[in-house]
Amino acid sequence: MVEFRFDIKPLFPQPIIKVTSNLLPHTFRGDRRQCLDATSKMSEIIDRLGQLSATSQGLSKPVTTAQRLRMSDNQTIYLLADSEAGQNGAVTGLLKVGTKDLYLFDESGQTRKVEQAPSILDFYVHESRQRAGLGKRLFQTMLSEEQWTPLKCSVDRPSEKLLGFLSKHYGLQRVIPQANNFVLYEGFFNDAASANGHGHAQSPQRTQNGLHITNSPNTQLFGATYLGEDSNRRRGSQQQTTPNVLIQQITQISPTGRYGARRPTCSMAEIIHAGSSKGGKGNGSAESNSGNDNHDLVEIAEQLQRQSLADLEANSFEPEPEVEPEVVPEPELEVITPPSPPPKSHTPTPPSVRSPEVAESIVGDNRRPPAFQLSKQHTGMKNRSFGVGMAVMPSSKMEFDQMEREDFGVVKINRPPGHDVTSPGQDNTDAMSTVSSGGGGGGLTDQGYYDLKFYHNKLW
Ligand SMILES: CC(=O)SCCNC(=O)CCNC(=O)[C@H](O)C(C)(C)COP(=O)(O)OP(=O)(O)OC[C@H]1O[C@@H](n2cnc3c(N)ncnc32)[C@H](O)[C@@H]1OP(=O)(O)O
Repeated sequence: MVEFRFDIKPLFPQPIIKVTSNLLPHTFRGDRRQCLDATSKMSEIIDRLGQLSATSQGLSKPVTTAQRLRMSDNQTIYLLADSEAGQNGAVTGLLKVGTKDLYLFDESGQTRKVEQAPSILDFYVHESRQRAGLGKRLFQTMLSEEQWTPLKCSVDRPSEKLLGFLSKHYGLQRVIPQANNFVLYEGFFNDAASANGHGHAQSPQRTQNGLHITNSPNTQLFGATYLGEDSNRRRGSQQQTTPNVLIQQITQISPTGRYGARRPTCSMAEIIHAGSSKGGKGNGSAESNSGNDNHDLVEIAEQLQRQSLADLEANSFEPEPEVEPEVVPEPELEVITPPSPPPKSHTPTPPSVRSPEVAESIVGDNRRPPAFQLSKQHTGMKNRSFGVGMAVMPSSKMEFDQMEREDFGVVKINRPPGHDVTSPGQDNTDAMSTVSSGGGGGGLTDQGYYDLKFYHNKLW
């Protein structure tokens, strides 16, 4: 029991009181002097119980302090006291709740922004009184005061004891994994909105009870991460299509605002594809997780998140390096035989114009000393795009790997309106890509790869 140097009974005319940011019991009546006295004592009670709760949970800092409550505008602390204990009575339990705006995953993996989600923030019953039903009493009072139902509560980093408590008293067991510390239970999203809410993630839609479905940063970064039991079962019969569905979910997002800015190529799809092609677990493949283990899916989500963040860092929209005028004269095309297979990993994007020496150094350390001089136009199997950001500039050139011949040989670029052909010699052959099979500098290399060159001159 938690006893104090002062008599707590005047503060607890009833066993359970509510305290909000004014640090006064909701039952308080008194003048200014009594008010100051009550807030001072209430602060001491809250700080003490908050500290005990933190210690009980092994936290280094208390979640609940009087100062925090004073600064909050949507938190309430319920305190349970035993007026009969000792001479001054004792406080035996604390329950802090509040509302939070949270980005949450629903059962199908869609991200939703839930405004003012009911949240259980801190809960403590003194060790000497635990497992005696006091926690249930405190919790029930809170539910009826707040008019919440247990299923609709999010729980901030619950302890094992609290998980047991919620399971025992309210039958809450099946959690919806989240990317944050909050725990939700299946049924949290059961409402009219979520019944028809799936697939609305692309267009924010406000619903009656404050839920709305968004293009959130979570969705941008994590994509779909959790498929509920039903979805998992469905997934089992759609093994071939699931990765595409996931990719579709990721790519169908039509971001707006600052999330609509140009984004670098995201490797989520690469992870999924790589994993599925290798078929091994641990490659981040949704396909490979045939056990339908939600934990594995969460791991995938985390991997995707890490990868996305790495991508964002690696492609931080830096401007292409300036082209140095002195190296603009380009070397003549020379036939190059690439000495090694194409690398599987990303190739760093070099500046759009480099001297042959520089280009040579890019090719890699694992190559034999080149018998021919490498030029930036000819890197053989090297899959490299020079100056992607400048690809539309008249002077830039692009190179591609062509592992096998596909059905294209000439790319025509139509003229925009107002740039009609005015002279007989002027036609769309200004811009073309060619795949030739020998001679003329482009074609099948001695490694069996097509060497595709893409030239274009000023068009209009
Ligand atoms: C968001 C958060 O606040 S997370 C932090 C939650 N708080 C803590 O972990 C602090 C330490 N624990 C406590 O203060 C209390 O155990 C509370 C608040 C979780 C529950 O209060 P109690 O008064 O014990 O609850 P009550 O008596 O109504 O219910 C008992 C049930 O809670 C769970 N529980 C309570 N104490 C324990 C315990 N020591 N070990 C395991 N489960 C426990 C059990 O399910 C138990 O049922 P059982 O006795 O049949 O196994």
